[in-house]
Amino acid sequence: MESLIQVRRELHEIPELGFQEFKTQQYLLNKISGFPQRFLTVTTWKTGIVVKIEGSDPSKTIGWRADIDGLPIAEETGVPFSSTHGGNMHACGHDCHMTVALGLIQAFTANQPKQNVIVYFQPAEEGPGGAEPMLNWLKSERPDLLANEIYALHIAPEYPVGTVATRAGLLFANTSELFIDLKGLGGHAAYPHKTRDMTVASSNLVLQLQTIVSRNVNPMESAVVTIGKLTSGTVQNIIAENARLEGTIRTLNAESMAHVKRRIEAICAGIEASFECEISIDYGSMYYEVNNHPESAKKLLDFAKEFEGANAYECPAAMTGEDFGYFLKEIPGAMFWAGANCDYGLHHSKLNPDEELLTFNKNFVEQFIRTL
Ligand SMILES: CC(=O)N[C@@H](CCC[C@H](N)C(=O)O)C(=O)O
Repeated sequence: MESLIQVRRELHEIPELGFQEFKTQQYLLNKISGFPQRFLTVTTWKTGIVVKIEGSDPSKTIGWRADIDGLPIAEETGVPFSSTHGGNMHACGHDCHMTVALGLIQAFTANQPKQNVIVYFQPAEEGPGGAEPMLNWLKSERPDLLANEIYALHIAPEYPVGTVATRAGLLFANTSELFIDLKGLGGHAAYPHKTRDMTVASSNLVLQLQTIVSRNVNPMESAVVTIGKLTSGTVQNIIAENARLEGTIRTLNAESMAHVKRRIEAICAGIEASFECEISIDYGSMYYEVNNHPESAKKLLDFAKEFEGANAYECPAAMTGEDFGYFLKEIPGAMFWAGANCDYGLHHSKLNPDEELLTFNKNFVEQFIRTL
């Protein structure tokens, strides 16, 4: 295989959205077919891939998960290997996650590990969620491909390369997508009294939704209600008949999630009454929290403390979501933030991680897995 940097750049050029990762899957399969095949079994599931490497003297199977989808963001990094799929970008580091995973397979096929290792290339992490259906398929059809212990990383732009940041217990939030459709009555811009204007209704709704966290959630707990997209109307001199809000809810437990949803429904009922409109709410996909198993998180942090160039950091929980949480619901393990040293954050059109992270994390994870 060419260098990890080259691989990451080639993957960066072809970002695809959840469950449409056809070129990505083919790219990964081509690379995997170039490695020595003697310990390998390769299985595909939808646009995902499961790669098993037989251990030399296994007492267990260690899982490593990499997510493979991109985001609907128009790239603005200006790098020569920018996305060739206009409007889509690897703006959450999944190109790096895949590259580290390929590097691991290359290392383990060159030098067989003691334990069995299974690498899961999982589709659709950004949405609608690939982990839960992939696990359901594994449990029902391929229990032989289930690991006994599982790990994953996520790049963290705010930390220097070499940072291994994690914690025992809750690392990432519960999430729920949020889609709200409003229907009123459109008409001529000069006759507002004959219409029911959904631009005005939806604007009020956005503002009222922002009171949930400040007024309804216990200040000693945490929650996020973000509306990332608001669309309404068609042209400047027509009053909007329809509007749509798209957002996400984040909480640290299931009870808070239910409470936030009850408040969203009550506020929508109020908007329906006050603006004489009809509202429908769709919660889209939901992700279970990422809850690190204490022993696995400790193993990672202890290993990082001894690993040259690593900086072990016991970090606070974040409101990020990750469907890796479904793996951790079934299998003991942990996720960590891997420093990527970049001025722009995740989901930004200028995210440009420091590629030093690729070799560092490939080596770190390879050596960590060899200790298990
Ligand atoms: C690591 C990361 O950024 N994950 C995403 C997961 C999104 C889940 C879902 N589509 C939602 O928006 O609720 C994140 O936005 O945290």
